[in-house]
Amino acid sequence: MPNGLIVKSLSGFYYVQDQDLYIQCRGRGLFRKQKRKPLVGDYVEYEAENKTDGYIMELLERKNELIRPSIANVDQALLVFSALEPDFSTHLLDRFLVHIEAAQIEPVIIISKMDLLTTKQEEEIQTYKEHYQDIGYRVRLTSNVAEQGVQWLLPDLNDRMSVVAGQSGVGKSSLLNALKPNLDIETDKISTHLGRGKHTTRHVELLSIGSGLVADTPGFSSVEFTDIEAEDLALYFPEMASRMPDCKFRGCLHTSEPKCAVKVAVEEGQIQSYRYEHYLTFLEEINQRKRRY
Ligand SMILES: Nc1nc2c(ncn2[C@@H]2O[C@H](COP(=O)(O)OP(=O)(O)OP(=O)(O)O)[C@@H](O)[C@H]2O)c(=O)[nH]1
Ligand SMILES: [Zn+2]
Repeated sequence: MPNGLIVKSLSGFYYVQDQDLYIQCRGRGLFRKQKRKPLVGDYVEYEAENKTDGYIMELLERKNELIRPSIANVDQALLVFSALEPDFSTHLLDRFLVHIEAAQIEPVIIISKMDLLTTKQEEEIQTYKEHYQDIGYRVRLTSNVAEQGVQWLLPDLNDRMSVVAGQSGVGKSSLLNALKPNLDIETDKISTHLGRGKHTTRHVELLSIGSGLVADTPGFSSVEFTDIEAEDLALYFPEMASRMPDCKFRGCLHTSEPKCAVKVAVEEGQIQSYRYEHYLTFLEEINQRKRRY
C-alpha cells in the first residue's frame, strides 16, 4: 500500500502528499470507532481510488504530537524571542527550552528585532548567543524579517518539519509572512487543484520550503511544566545532563546534595549561574504543583 504524509486537514478530508501526488482522502470509519484521529503531520498508508481521491487505511507510529497547533511528528521548533519589545528574557527562553527538550523537539533559537538595539544592548545579546551556542543550541539573530527575507533561515528548515513558537508580539507572524513568498507557489498550486480559495477557513497546513515543511500557523505561546517530573528536569538542561553521571548520589537533584558535579560546574563557571537559577526555580514550581495534588 502506498505511503504519504497528511499535509492538511479540512472539513473531514485529509490531504495526503505522496511525492507528486496530492490525494484527497477520507479516514477509515475504523479510526472513529477506535477514537484515533489522523493529524496533519501523520505518515499514513492510503488506498487511492483514482489519481485524486482515496482512503487513509493506517496511521504510522507518531514520534510526537502537539496540541496547539494540532500536529504530529514535529522535528523542530523555531523559538522566536525578541531582543526588545518585549524584552529578551533568558528565564522565558529556558522555560521554552525545557518544554521543547522534554517533547524531544529540536529548538532553533531566533532572536528578532535586533534592529531596535543600541550597540551596548547588542553586545549583551551576542554574549547570550555565545552561552547558548556553547550548550549546543543553534542561535540566529535577525532584524526586520520582512525586508531580510528568509534566505538566512533556509538551511535550518531543510529535511524536517518545523513549527514556530514564542510569546505574543515577538514576531512569529512576521516570520511566517516572510516565508510566504516562497510558499505561495505551493499553496496556489494546491488551492487551484482543489478548486477553492486560499485560506478561506482557518486550518493547519504544512507548507514546503526548500526541502523542509513548516506549519503555517504559530504554535504554543506559553508553557507550563505539567508533565515534567522533578527527577527529569536536569535532563532537559543539556549542560547539566552531561555532568549528572559524575554526581555522587543517584537521583541527585543538584540542590543541596554533597559532591554534586552540577554544582561544581556552576561554581567553576562552566555552567552559567542564571541557567542553574532557572533550574532551581522550575524545580520549585514542579514541587509546588505536586503538593497541590
Ligand atoms: N523593528 C522590528 N519590528 C519587528 C520585527 N519583527 C516583528 N516586528 C514587529 O513586531 C510586532 C509584532 O510582530 P508579530 O509578527 O505580529 O508578532 P507575533 O509573535 O506574531 O505576535 P502575536 O500574533 O501576538 O502572537 C509587529 O508590529 C511587527 O511589525 C523586527 O525584526 N524588527
Ligand atoms: Zn548533582
